Amino acid sequence: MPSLGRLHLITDTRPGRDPLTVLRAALPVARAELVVQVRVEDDATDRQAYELARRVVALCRPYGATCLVNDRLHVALAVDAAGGHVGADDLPVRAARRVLGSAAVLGATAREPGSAAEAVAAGASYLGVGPCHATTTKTGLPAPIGPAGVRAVAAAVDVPVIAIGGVTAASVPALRAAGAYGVAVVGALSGAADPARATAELLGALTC
Ligand SMILES: Cc1ncc(COP(=O)(O)OP(=O)(O)O)c(N)n1
Ligand SMILES: Cc1ncsc1CCOP(=O)(O)O
Ligand SMILES: [Mg+2]
Repeated sequence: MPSLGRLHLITDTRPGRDPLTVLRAALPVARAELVVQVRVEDDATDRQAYELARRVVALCRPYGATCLVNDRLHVALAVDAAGGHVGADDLPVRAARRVLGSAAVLGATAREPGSAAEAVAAGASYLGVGPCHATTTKTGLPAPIGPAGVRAVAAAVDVPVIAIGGVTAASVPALRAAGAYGVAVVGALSGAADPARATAELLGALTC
């Protein structure tokens, strides 16, 4: 299984956003520390997801960065991505593992120790844990769990914990201290005036 990067950039495909421009800025800075998760809106077609994922895989390859696909595992397979990420509304983790195969990277969403351990037992190779802090990027989320919630999950599993939800460079040290291996962000990069600089700041906070 490929080693996992610490900085996960989730594509922002909301209207008016330009995920590939953000990615082109982040890649030369983060290189193999970057994991790009292709996440499209629920009403996007499979063809749209496929075209975006195909471009992301091609952009990542020269830098040794990893591409994962959110939810749509058939798209992950079709573009030869390194793996995928599933949550409560997606394929169960064990089924996702069967689809992707034993060598793939498979992330699962968890917010408390019990379901986290179950996801790992079912085949998750990392966990996306959160929301850690308030976010406006996704609606309908439960209350933030904060660094203490991350700590509880990290103590219960032996796979990398990727903290997600309202993460900024300023919040990274507390999440790392709580046991997070890395972080996943949308707004911290997509909304940055200078995404290359924001990438460097996040990486600096992750690796110090
Ligand atoms: C790294 C990471 N963690 C959590 C999620 C959320 O996945 P999910 O709960 O399936 O919600 P959607 O992203 O599909 O709306 C994630 N995508 N990545
Ligand atoms: C997809 C997802 N799942 C939990 S929070 C979130 C969005 C995170 O976006 P941001 O980094 O802008 O808070
Ligand atoms: Mg999902």
